[in-house]
Amino acid sequence: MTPGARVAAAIDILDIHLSGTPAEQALTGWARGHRFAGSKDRAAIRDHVFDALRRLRSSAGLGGGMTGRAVMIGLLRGQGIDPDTLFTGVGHAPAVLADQERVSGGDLSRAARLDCPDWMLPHFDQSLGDRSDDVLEALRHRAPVFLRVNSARANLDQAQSQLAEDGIVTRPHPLASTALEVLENHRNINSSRAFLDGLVELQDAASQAVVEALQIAPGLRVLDFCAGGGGKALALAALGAEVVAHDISPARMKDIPARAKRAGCQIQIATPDRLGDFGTFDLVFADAPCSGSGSWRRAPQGKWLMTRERFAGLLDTQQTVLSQLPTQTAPDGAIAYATCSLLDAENRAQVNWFIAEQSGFAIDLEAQFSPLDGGDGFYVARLKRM
Ligand SMILES: C[S@@+](CC[C@H](N)C(=O)[O-])C[C@H]1O[C@@H](n2cnc3c(N)ncnc32)[C@H](O)[C@@H]1O
Repeated sequence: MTPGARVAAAIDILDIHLSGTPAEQALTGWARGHRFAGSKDRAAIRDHVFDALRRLRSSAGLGGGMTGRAVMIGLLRGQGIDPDTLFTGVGHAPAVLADQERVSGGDLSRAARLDCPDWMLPHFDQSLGDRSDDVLEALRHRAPVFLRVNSARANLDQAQSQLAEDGIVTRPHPLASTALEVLENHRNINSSRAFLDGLVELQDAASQAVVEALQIAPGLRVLDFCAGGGGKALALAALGAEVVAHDISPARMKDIPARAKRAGCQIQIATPDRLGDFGTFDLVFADAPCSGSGSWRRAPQGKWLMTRERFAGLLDTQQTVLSQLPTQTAPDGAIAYATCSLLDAENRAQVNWFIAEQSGFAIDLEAQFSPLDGGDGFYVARLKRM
């Protein structure tokens, strides 16, 4: 496909997405209907679509409307590319710009320029102060790809060598001692020997740093209360913790047994009705549902789907989760609360709420990571009984 034809495909996919279909589904549907498109075409089209979603508001502003075509025109303008070079009407490229499209766009508000919903901007400003613009700007760019080296299977050097045999070039990243940043050929990871043999897992570097911050001693009994697909549970188990994974939606944990087998570690699964059978834990870890504001580079749709009402609902859920943790915690145990959010309302404010509700707990460790550190935005606080 020509570069112009790829832009035309991205326009079609964006139109399907903007009429209500999730972006991944729109991409898959397009690929099914266009089997002639090679893997390089599909990857390039996917990049256009996700670049546009990260910058949806500014692109619509610069392109003159919230349609796939206007958004792609605006995206190119925002990237300093003249849309006329791709909107040629030749072959499968999009039609030449109309006069009206040439004059569209204009001054953008600060929130539009930073691709932030208006109501969300005060949350960023209050949480990040003078770093707010830089962090929001970082969220407009693609995220690096990170791997976690499974220390139960390999050290960093061994993992790097094995990955290099499949052409995957990496370098260690300072955010976590287990983190490798992928520099080349990240699309080969899932089929690489290192991945299939459990030497590495795809995991953001800040996500790894959160687990590392908890200073897990081998043999520690840990409950991963919001285990989801098990990313943190696997990282905890790799450090020698005895991990029990739990989630309000057990179906979300379905892949954990296979992932644990590949990693060569043991993770027990507790469904909500059986959690009582497992006793109490040295550490109860809750990676709570959140706005995902720290990972909007990877999942940019979340930024535009979030509303004040949904945000308020998430704050309630976080408090529900927090209030369930003490009964699972041993008398001399600790609670760890984490989110992939950059916003105080979901982080320190929730921890303060918990401390006020459940007297007897105090923060003994706290860390906040932002995309300016290299990985996603993440928060973690550990609370101990005083
Ligand atoms: C941020 S995700 C967890 C991601 C996971 N820890 C990982 O590293 O891959 C949050 C999870 O919390 C679960 N959850 C939501 N409300 C819950 C509740 N009240 N109790 C337990 N889990 C809950 C959701 O089903 C979701 O899987």
